[in-house]
Formats: sequence, structure tokens, C-alpha cells
Amino acid sequence: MKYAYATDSIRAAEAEVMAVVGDDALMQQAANGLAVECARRLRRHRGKVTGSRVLVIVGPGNNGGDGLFAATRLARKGAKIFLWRITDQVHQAGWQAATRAGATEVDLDRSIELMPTLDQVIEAGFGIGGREGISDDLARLVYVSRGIVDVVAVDLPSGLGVETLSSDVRFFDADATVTFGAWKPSLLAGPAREYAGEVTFVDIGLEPDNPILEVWDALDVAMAWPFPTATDDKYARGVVGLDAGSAEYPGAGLLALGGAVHAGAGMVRFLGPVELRDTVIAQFPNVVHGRGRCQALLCGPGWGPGDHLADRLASRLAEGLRTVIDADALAYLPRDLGDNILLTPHAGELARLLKTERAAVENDPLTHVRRAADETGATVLLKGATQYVATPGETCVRVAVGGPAWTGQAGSGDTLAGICAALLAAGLDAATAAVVGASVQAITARSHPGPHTPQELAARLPDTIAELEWLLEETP
Ligand SMILES: NC(=O)C1=CN([C@@H]2O[C@H](COP(=O)(O)OP(=O)(O)OC[C@H]3O[C@@H](n4cnc5c(N)ncnc54)[C@H](OP(=O)(O)O)[C@@H]3O)[C@@H](O)[C@H]2O)[C@@H](O)CC1
Ligand SMILES: [K+]
Repeated sequence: MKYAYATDSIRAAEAEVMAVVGDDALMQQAANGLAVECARRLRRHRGKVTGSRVLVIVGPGNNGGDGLFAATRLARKGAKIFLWRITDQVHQAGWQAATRAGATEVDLDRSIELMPTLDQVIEAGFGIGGREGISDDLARLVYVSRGIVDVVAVDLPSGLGVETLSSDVRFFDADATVTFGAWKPSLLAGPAREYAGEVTFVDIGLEPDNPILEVWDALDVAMAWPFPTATDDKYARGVVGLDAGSAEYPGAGLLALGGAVHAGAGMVRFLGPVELRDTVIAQFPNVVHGRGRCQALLCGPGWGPGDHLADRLASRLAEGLRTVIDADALAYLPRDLGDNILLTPHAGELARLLKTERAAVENDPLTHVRRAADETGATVLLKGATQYVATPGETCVRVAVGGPAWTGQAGSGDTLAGICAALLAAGLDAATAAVVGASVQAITARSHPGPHTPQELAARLPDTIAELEWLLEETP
């Protein structure tokens, strides 16, 4: 699991360490880590550091200072360093060290001219003190550097927000980012992550508190998966009731059933319309029909428009079970749901829930998924290319393992809702069921590259679950 922090927490952790070791020591550690990675990349690209040509984009604050001290180290190893300062203000000690080591100042036009002759650009414009977006001058440098020179961003690409995860502004497009002391959320999740390139973490001894993002990996999923023990019967593994599908949309019901069955539910009950029973039996003879004991429910996939849907949802919720509410049922939410209720909207459904625009959700998923959890009182899984889980009253948002681009297709959400319902029935709390369910679907899609249908991927969930069990056994 990786944790990412807001700027305030990172600054507080820096202050604690600086009070003991001094600010210069911290910056030297950061610069050293940066220089090591820049040198490694130069060696990879051209065999050696000596004789390489590096432009440093120097911002006015400590981010610029990191870049200057790293460049000083590269200059001492024989690199030819050029410095372009964004404003007159620079980190004085860093500037002196770099120029004393032989670095040459150049203006913007010369920087652009030099670009095809360079081996690397160290982008030390702005770090956690930066505002979102970049000036036209910086945008010109992004344009001329893209694809022709190795761009290494310092701490995070300039222009990128630390916490909003937005890609709606202009920022540097880096091949690599060297980040210090704490993960920044935009380096781990959301559309912005794509622009940071290969990220290296340099430990400078910070111990920040209050993460705002918890990013899961396959081992975390394996550790949370409810593997049955030898004595577990179907009730211990969990009975899940699925109220899904309609005469108009039978497919959504079948896809949800596929998710629940293949995720290993002890028993699946179909609570959808009677007219679908033959179709369901033809595909899933192990599914039981009609009312009976359940440990978790799923409502919504394939309901379509209809009358009395609010009453239908209310009567299901009255059973007091852990429940996944998906798709059409999301339009009929009562007030004050509990955190054992899991809502699984995509960006468009979340936008409707919050009476905002889809673009607003896509540009700032963290704020919106948290708001949805707080306003509804339920746990919320925001589906999409990156999948977020928020619990009411909690700032920290969980992020599921990411899938390939192929995952975005009609029907994936129905399958995912079925998987989550099976995990709720097995006893996982709603937030864990959501992050584990979204992750297992993504891992399955990654293991089977190409455009597989949601039902094909659902049928391959057992392979992934077996691999997770194996991973757990192999990990000391
Ligand atoms: N603290 C530590 O011990 C350590 C910190 N470390 C490093 O320090 C970095 C944080 O440094 P920092 O606080 O000096 O902020 P930084 O990101 O350099 O920028 C602030 C300056 O930029 C300006 N500015 C911002 N956006 C702008 C824009 N769009 N266009 C124009 N100007 C803009 C802003 O102006 P202002 O907002 O004040 O008007 C201010 O002058 C951190 O990311 C890491 O790299 C490491 O060395 C480890 C130890
Ligand atoms: K930067």
C-alpha cells in the first residue's frame, strides 16, 4: 500500500525533520537522490555522465534549489549544465554552487535552440509550492522538449496540482519524476498521473500524518480476500441476493450474476423478475431463485426506467443487510444511508447524484467522491479508469489497483457490482469490498490483455483469485 499526503501534512513533516537536521541537510539529501537518478538515466541514454548536456529549468523556490544542487553534482561529474531561470528570484546558495561548478546561464530563446542538442532537462520549476498551470514561456519549453529529450521533473511536474488530480490545466509532461519524502496524490492516481512518467521515491526521513490517499496493490488485495477455510459452508462464504435485470435489460442482471458467482459467493439468489428465471437457469444452474436467507444484496443493474423503483429499493433496504446500490437504483436513494451501503456510480451517475457536471467529477474525483460519501452517509465507489472509494466522514480515499484501458466498456460495472455484493456477503466491510472488488476485476483484465467482454473476464476471476492465494502463500 502506498499513502499520499496533502501539502500541509508534507510541510509539517518537513518542519519536524528540519528542526533537527536543518533545512540545508534536507535539501542536500533530496538533491543527492535527484542527481543519482539523473545520472542513472544519462548513463542509460548515452553511456556516461561526462560530456552530457543538461538544461535546468530553475524556479524561484526550493524546488529550483533541489535542481541547482543536483546539477552541481552532475557538473562535478563532467556534465555541461545550462541554467534557465523562470524569474529573477532563485535559491541563492544553489545558484552560486551550480555556477561555481561551471553551469552557464541561458535565456529562453537559447534554451529552445539548445533543445535538440541536450541529453536531459531537469524541470525544477515548482514543487509543492506551485500553483496549478504554467506560463506561456514554460509551455513553449514543454512543446519543444516533448519526445526529443529526457525530461526529469523534480518532486512533481510543474503545473500539476498536488491534490486535485486534474489534467485540465497545462503542465510539464515528464519522462520521469523524482519525488522526495512523501508521495503526492497526483503522482499516484487520476489523469494527472500519466504525465509524471517513471516515478522514483527518495526517502528523506519524513513521517507525515493523515494520508489523503491509500493506493492498493495486488498483495493488499490478496491479504484482504476472504479465502474460505476447510470448514466453511455456503453461509460462511456468503449468500448474496441480486435484484437485477428486467425484461428490457436482462443482460445487466446476467452480468451481475456472473460477477457474484465467479467471485466465489457461497450461494447466489436471483431476486429479479420472474420472467428472467429461465434465461438465468440456462446460464447459471447453480443460482437459486426467490426469497430466502441472504447476507448481502445488490440492487439496480438493468432495472431500467419504471414505476415504484423508489419503493422497490426502500423495501430491499428495509431488510437491513449490507447492500450494493448500482446503476438505475442510484436515482432513488433515500436519505441517511449507512456506511454498510455501497454506492457504485460512474462519473456521470456521481455527477447526477451531486447535481454537478461530469467534467467536474472527472477533474477532481477526490473531492467529489468524498462529498458523495458525506452527503449520502454511504460508502461510495467511483468507477472509471482510476477507481476511488470514500467512506463518510473520512478524508482518506482508497484507490483500487488500476486496469488496462480495455476495462472501460458497457457491462463492466454490472459485473463489478456483483463481485462487490459477493464480497459483502462474505463479511468484508463496504469500503474493503469495494476496493478489493474493483482491484480483482482490474487485475483479471491486466492478466488477459485485449478486448475481452465483461462476461469473459468474469469467468476468469477464479484464475485471478487462485493467483492471489498463491501470492499470499509465496509472500513471507
Ligand atoms: N521544505 C524542505 O525542507 C524541502 C523542500 N524540498 C523542495 O522544495 C519544494 C517546495 O519548495 P517551496 O515551498 O519553496 O515551493 P516551490 O514549489 O519551489 O515554489 C514556490 C515558489 O514558486 C512561485 N510559484 C508557484 N507557482 C507559480 C506559478 N505557476 N508561476 C509563477 N510562480 C509560481 C511561488 O510564488 P508565490 O506563490 O509565493 O507567489 C514561490 O515563489 C518541494 O516541492 C521540494 O522540491 C526538498 O528540497 C526537500 C526539503
Ligand atoms: K518541478
